[in-house]
Amino acid sequence: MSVQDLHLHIDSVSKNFGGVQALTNVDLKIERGSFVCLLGPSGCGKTTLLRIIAGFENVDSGRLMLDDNDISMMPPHKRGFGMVFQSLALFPHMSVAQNIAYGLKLRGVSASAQRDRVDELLHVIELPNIADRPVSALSGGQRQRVAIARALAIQPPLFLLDEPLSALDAKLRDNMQIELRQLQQKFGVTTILVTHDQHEAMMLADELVVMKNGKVFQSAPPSTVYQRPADSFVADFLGAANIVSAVVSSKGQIELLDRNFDVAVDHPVGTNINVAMRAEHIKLTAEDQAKGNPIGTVEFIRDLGPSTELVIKVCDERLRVRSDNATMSELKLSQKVGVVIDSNALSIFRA
Ligand SMILES: Nc1ncnc2c1ncn2[C@@H]1O[C@H](COP(=O)(O)OP(=O)(O)OP(=O)(O)O)[C@@H](O)[C@H]1O
Repeated sequence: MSVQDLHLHIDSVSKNFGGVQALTNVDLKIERGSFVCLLGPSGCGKTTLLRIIAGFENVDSGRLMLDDNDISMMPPHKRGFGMVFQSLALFPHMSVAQNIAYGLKLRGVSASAQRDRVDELLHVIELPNIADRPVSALSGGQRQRVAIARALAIQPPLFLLDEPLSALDAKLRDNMQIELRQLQQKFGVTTILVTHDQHEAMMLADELVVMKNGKVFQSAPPSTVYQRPADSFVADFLGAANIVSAVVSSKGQIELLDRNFDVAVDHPVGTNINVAMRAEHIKLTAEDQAKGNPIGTVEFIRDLGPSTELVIKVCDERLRVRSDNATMSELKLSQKVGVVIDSNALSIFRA
């Protein structure tokens, strides 16, 4: 990333709350105009990091650089970032237009300029005719869009969102993810969103930041995090990965499920390793067509409509397998199958 593209540098930030280490040396470089998702299990420090960026918490050590300015000690209102939280916090007694114009009014923007900006934003969020409606009369999705418009009315340098979609039902949430991404691209605003929903993070992010215990475990585009997870925690957290123990059996080979696989591996012969493999990277064959691949037993089958999810027991390991192959749904419990593993799609970590 060039110096001009670097928008926010979270520079070795640590935070402790009375003995609880919420963040340890978090270092992230956020590119201008990008959509960054902070993802991780409950208590990993996502909200603390977002609150530090917003200015609601101070850092214990490290600093925040916005372009060339150290904003670590700047109060939240001076940072002027746009924010949307789960509660949305729209003013229920005000109209849509009054809600959107709120930040502009506080900044002394003239009434006519406020009206123009509100009209412009209502067009962008594709709700041009609701300016005079009370927010209490809007649907969940409409409120969401109004909250986004309100946050972006002041043209903030950063747009911060904390689980903004988690109160919505599943279908509306899916739609809003697409809308949120499209709106962010229209505005071109650097955006940081906190979520514990890996699907949501994969849908939205240019850059996915996976956190655990106050530390960043991996920061990369979603496809990289999915295909090349930095360790077994990331592999497991992001989608249904099977983590199986194995050993480096010879140079360029690992012993996995009692078979040898050719894999590029740097660790010395004899090293115990963990191998992560995605459910969709395992194929099943009839037992008599296994061609030297491991044989397993079908323990669980669930037809999910477009795909089938199975659990196959192989050498004391239980592997989750997912396939859109229609014949998978014809398999029966306790049936023996050949288990074909795509060795190019394996991720390997020292145990
Ligand atoms: N004000 C506070 N005082 C004391 N401890 C806090 C405070 N805020 C956060 N913590 C602790 O810091 C850790 C990180 O919390 P944080 O809310 O940032 O996690 P999170 O990843 O956002 O979790 P969740 O997804 O559950 O919201 C937790 O152990 C939490 O209990």
